[in-house]
Amino acid sequence: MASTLHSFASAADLAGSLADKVADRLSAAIAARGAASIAVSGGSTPKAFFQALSTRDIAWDKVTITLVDERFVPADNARSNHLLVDANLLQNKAKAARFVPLYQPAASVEEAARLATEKSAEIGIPFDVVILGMGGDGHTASFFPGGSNLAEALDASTPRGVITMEAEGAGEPRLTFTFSSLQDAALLVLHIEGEGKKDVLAKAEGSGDEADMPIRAVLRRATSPVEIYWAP
Ligand SMILES: O=C(O)[C@H](O)[C@@H](O)[C@H](O)[C@H](O)COP(=O)(O)O
Repeated sequence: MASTLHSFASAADLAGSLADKVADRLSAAIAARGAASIAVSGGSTPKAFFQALSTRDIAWDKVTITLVDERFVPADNARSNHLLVDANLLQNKAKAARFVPLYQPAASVEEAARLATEKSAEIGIPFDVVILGMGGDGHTASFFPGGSNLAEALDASTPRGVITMEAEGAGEPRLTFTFSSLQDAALLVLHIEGEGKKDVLAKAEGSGDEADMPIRAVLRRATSPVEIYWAP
């Protein structure tokens, strides 16, 4: 599907504009069916956007927030994406939103993925908003090059849900929604910042295998248009 690049003079300008766009989309979903869902990424890039979105005046009590992926660590671990969302997005007006974590204590990461699939089954079919990030290796969500379940994760026929992923660049075992769960969001956003990430995007937009740069699956096969938000 096509992608559109939205470039901004600063990260602050991007954060405000993306927060407005997402708030409008969530409000439209609430107006249409009384509820809205958003799946966000972790990492370092989204903080300013989360903080801006948390102040937007929408019916947050009708919004369900979850993560596109999570490290298999408890919410009090510094590596937790839940902790990042708690500290930056579930604040201010957005405190009223419902949050569905991917991590929960379980005998194994596989069991945690099964539980997360169960708990998220009633949201995101499709998601109203998905915010993806991208690593320097071209991963997105936890679709890492060389990942243990990368083929399953990227296969459009894999049922919606959360699966596990282990990879050299991933650190802890990961829990990640599948490509099929994320690629048809009403608003599908790739949020990246810095010249380096722009170079990575340019390489990803070129020829090459999806397995080498998994963001290519989103850029090439997502059924929703990809809105790329970039600032220096
Ligand atoms: O759990 C994660 O790490 C994210 O979901 C991941 O996919 C992230 O979006 C990229 O790694 C970019 O991370 P930065 O924003 O820190 O560059």
